[in-house]
Amino acid sequence: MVTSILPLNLNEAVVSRKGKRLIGPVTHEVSGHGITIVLGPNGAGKTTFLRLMHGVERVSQGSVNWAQPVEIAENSQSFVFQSPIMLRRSVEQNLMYPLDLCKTPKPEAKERAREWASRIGLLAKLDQQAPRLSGGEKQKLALARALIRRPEVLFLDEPCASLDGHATREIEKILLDTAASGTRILMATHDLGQSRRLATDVVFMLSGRIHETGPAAQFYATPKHTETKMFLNGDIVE
Ligand SMILES: Nc1ncnc2c1ncn2[C@@H]1O[C@H](COP(=O)(O)OP(=O)(O)OP(=O)(O)O)[C@@H](O)[C@H]1O
Repeated sequence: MVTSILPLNLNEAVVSRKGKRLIGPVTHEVSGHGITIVLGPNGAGKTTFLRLMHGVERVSQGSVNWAQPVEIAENSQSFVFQSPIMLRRSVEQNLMYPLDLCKTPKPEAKERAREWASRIGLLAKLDQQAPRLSGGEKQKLALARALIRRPEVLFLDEPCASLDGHATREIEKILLDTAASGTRILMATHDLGQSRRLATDVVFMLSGRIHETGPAAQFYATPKHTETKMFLNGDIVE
């Protein structure tokens, strides 16, 4: 049986840089299933919060702990950035790269690359150089590359920020299917519509702290705090 890396526990976690507190203190548990949407205005700390959970941002105080040792946790999670980073190689080689790193036999890696290329509508472009794809295609490829090793947890930072409606819909469908198949997703956005379409639960951030959190239906229907209500009404919250 594969042992889960969840829950992830943040206990009074703080991120500071040059004496300035960017995040925290934050106490939060990530467990269960589905999609957590990290919402909040610009500069609220969404990106830093995701990076902290993913382990690329060092905790200055407090702690961030997975249920498994960090070497195991690191190998069971992926991160998709707002601007996808493409290797200057073909679509197929981009997809195979994470599998090569964990020494997956080549025929199996090729097969899985084909499956994912088909799933994201890029089968006909397997041999094309990835940097020459459109923005939406690049983002789908980045997502497929993050998912090809079947991570237990997937982080995404505003993956649809510069995409049109069609590409956004395609990405959202992959995310919903991925969550339904058991991958736990945490995703930052300031797009309320996207949050309503995807969220199982919501973490609303303000000034580097979790201002309000809860199951999506409850969060939207009965927000507790004034700033949350303002944000949901489209007012400017800082
Ligand atoms: N490398 C850094 N050095 C110093 N301050 C930083 C650094 N990165 C981010 N910050 C600051 O930390 C705070 C949180 O930034 P962060 O990018 O996490 O917010 P965000 O909610 O993701 O914003 P946005 O929606 O604009 O991407 C901001 O005040 C930002 O200016």
